[in-house]
Amino acid sequence: MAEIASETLPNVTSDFTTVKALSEHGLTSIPSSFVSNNNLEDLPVIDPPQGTLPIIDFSLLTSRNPQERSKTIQDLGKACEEWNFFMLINHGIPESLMNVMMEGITEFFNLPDEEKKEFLKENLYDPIRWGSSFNSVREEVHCWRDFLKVFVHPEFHFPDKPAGLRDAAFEYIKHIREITRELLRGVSESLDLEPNYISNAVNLESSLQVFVANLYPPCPQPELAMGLFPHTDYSLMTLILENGISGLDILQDGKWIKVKAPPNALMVITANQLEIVTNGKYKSSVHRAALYSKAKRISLTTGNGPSLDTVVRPAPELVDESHPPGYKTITYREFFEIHQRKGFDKQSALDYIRIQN
Ligand SMILES: O=C(O)CCC(=O)C(=O)O
Ligand SMILES: [Fe+2]
Repeated sequence: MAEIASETLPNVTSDFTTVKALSEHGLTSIPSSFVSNNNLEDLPVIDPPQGTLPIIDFSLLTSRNPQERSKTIQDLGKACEEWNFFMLINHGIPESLMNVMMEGITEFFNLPDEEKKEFLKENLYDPIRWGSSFNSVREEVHCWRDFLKVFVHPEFHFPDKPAGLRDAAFEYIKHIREITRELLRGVSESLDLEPNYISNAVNLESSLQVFVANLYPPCPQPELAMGLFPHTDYSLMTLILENGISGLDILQDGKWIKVKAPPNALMVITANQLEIVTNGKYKSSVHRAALYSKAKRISLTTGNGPSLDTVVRPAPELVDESHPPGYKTITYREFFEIHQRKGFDKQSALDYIRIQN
């Protein structure tokens, strides 16, 4: 964010400015440090007709009717294998709770920077971090995004302002954990594994659950910058809720597919640890976040992972002579650290542990 004289912008510290502040500053062009140089950005963008992207009805996944359930499990497996993505409806999170979360997070980002400064932290394991881009100090090109990143499980943390947000977040992430457990049951069954196979293998009881609120303020040149550059997520599955403004693009067969989720649906992304456990059958989604010139987008994402001490490995049932193990085994903690340090130079920390067969 070098080109703008620091004294003209509201600064938290001498070398930190939020994208929100930049956006509110009324720039007509973006600083060159935000111009995306990722070659995946040049791929064609498709706005698919309604009904193209898979939708999973959570109430059918938990249905007592065995036929409904088994059909939904089949659809779930197909969505994970072919799209690395699906939209989840009827997931049971009360609409009022989703609204309180969205309003509370909006208010958090609107707090004076002085009040958020205590969360301006650099350490990976600081449980509450507020900041800009991905690693605004170390990276060369910045994402047009501010974030709040919180470790919410196995130990619950959350900012205690604005009032009421912490309690709502506790309820919200509990719902997300229960939904994730049920989705993992379905995913296990779709692979002919016993229902609790994946949850047990990754010690989901002490799962590392990381909540990230992304704020993508209006951008004067949305076609040049990115809210988040193309990447994969490090957990098992990421569940995303947005503020009614779409902006998630998923990469499919060399094209960016724009996601338009039904109101209140969760968008679900299959991530690195699921790819490892399934020995590459369900790959990690490559995705990015697009921007608008006028609209402000907020997404609430929760990455649901193994416990930090779990050594994640391909399920032996999915390994045979024609499917040898595709990934070296390391702890989730080691993986998490690689992911956090690599930035966007590689799409995935998986590149460090993939075995070339
Ligand atoms: O904002 C979105 O829809 C995507 C967010 C995302 O990819 C992430 O937080 O990892
Ligand atoms: Fe992501």
